[in-house]
Amino acid sequence: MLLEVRDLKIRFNSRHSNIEAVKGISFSLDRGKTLAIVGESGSGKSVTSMSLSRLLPPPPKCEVAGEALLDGENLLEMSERRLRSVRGKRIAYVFQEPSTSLNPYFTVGAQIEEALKFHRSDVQDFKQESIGLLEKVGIRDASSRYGNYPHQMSGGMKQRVVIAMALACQPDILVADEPTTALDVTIEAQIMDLLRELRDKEDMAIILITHNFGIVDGFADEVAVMYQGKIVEQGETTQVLASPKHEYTKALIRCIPRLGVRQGRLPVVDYAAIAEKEASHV
Ligand SMILES: Nc1ncnc2c1ncn2[C@@H]1O[C@H](COP(=O)(O)OP(=O)(O)OP(=O)(O)O)[C@@H](O)[C@H]1O
Repeated sequence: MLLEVRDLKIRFNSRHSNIEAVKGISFSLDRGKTLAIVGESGSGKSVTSMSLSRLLPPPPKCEVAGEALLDGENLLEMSERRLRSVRGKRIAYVFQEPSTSLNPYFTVGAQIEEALKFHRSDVQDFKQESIGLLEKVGIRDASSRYGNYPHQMSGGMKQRVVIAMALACQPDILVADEPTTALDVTIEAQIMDLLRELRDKEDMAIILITHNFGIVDGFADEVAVMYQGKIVEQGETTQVLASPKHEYTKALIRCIPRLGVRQGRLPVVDYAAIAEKEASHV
C-alpha cells in the first residue's frame, strides 16, 4: 500500500477555543488509484491532506495524532530534513485558486524551471523540460506560452501550469484540493480529463478533495465522505453512489446537478434531520 492513514486526529488550540477538526479517520491509497474525500466546507478535508506534508501550524497551535504511512514510513514523525524529500516531491498539491500558487512577477516558464531545479537533479535542459511539461498539460504553442506571465493566461490555463509544476517533481501522490472550484463548468471538465489522463500515464495516485459529488463520479475509484471531522461513509465510488447508506451522503448526492433535468431550487442539506437520524442510531 502506498499510503495508509490510521486514526488521524487534528486539533486546533487557541486561547478561546479548541477545535477537533479531524476525529480519528482512517483510509488508504494504492499506486495509480484515486481517492475522493468529499464533504462540505469545514468538514476537515483540507487539513487532512495538509497534515500529510505537515503543512499545518506546529504544536501547541495544532496537534496531530495517529499515523500516516507512506510506503510504511510515518510522515507525522519523520524528521524535518527527511520530510523535505517528500513534500512537493513525493506528495504534490494543486489548490483551488491557481493565482495563489503562481508568482505574478515571474513568467510561468521560470516558475516551472524553479520547481525542476529544486526537485530534479536528472534534468539537463531545464527550458526544454519545462516546455515539455507545458505540452504534457495540454497548453498549445507551449514554447511561446513559456514566456507568458500568469496574468496573460486564462484561469484554466493557469491551473494547467500549476499542474505542470506539480508534475515537475514526478510525485507518487497528487493532492488536488478543489482543483476546479474557481473555474467554469466546461473548463472544469477539461481539467478533470487532464488529471485522469495524467494519472493513467504517470501511474500517479490522486487524492481529490471536493464538496461536489458530481466530479467524483467516473473519476475516483474510492470515496470517503467526511462530515464534522469524521468519515461517515467509505467505499467504491460506484457502490456509494448507487446505494449510499448515510443520510449526509444521500444529501450530497441529491445536490449533484443532473444534465437535462430542470432543477427548481437547489437542494438544501437538512442538517437538523441528519443529526436527528444520527442520534436515533446511537
Ligand atoms: N489554521 C487553522 N487554525 C484554526 N482552525 C483551523 C485552521 N485551519 C482549519 N481550521 C479549522 O479546521 C476545520 C476543518 O477545516 P478544513 O479547511 O479542513 O475544512 P474543509 O472541509 O477542507 O473545508 P474548505 O473546503 O472550506 O477548506 C474548520 O473548522 C476550520 O475552521
